[in-house]
Amino acid sequence: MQMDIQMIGTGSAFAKAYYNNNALLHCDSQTLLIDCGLTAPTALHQMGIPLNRIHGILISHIHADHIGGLEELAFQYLYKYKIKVPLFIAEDLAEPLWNNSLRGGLEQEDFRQLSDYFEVRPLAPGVPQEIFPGLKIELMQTDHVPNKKSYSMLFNDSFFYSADIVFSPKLLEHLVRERGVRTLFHDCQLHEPGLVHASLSELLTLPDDIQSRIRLMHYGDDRSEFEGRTGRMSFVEQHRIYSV
Ligand SMILES: Nc1ccn([C@@H]2O[C@@H]3COP(=O)(O)O[C@H]3[C@H]2O)c(=O)n1
Ligand SMILES: [Zn+2]
Ligand SMILES: [Zn+2]
Repeated sequence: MQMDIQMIGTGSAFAKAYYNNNALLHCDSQTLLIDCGLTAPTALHQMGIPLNRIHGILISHIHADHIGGLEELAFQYLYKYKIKVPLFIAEDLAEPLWNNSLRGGLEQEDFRQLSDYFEVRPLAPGVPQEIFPGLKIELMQTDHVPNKKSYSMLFNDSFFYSADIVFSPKLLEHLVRERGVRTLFHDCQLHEPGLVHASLSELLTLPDDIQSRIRLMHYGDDRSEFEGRTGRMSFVEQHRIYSV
């Protein structure tokens, strides 16, 4: 099954020259929005993509650069488009997404839960599930902020898309060597210390055959200073379409 991915933004949480690190995954005639940060409504608007061209939204974790645009999408789907779009999310994140983040803006008479706005589709981590015809997703719990749930994604056993994730060399080697993953889109903190992200210098310690499959995203505004300093890895370009 042909899959294409297009980042609507490739920036870190604090980037201003790039939109938040969110993506459109196109598979057959279906389009999945991966994360929906604060800048997602503007990014989609500037790309000329109306919200009714998105057939599902998948959330990796609860940080504003990944969920901050959901309130606007919820209101637009309710009042402008009058549709309910599937919202795919790890089963243990649905309740905190509503109670800790969205409820303040979205709760109103007759609209008191996430499922009043979205077709909520909880996903069990580690259990592959076909969410659209020909598109299988497996959520993988990965480390980000200590004691905060965050889920990376494996699509059709071949394409890994990291949530925000600390350097996890064993996982990356397992994915490539044992699970046959061909392409990895990986977040990258250009400057030390990575803290809650993998830093570029950490990623540069990976073997060449792993690096050559990695494309870097979620980077800061000074990315240009790091051109040519990313080993066998390359930067993902915002808006470019990649076959994966
Ligand atoms: N414990 C934390 C929590 C957050 N942060 C910074 O805040 C950003 C929130 O979005 P992010 O993309 O996860 O990146 C986080 C860190 O830059 C951080 O550096 N340490
Ligand atoms: Zn982030
Ligand atoms: Zn994060």
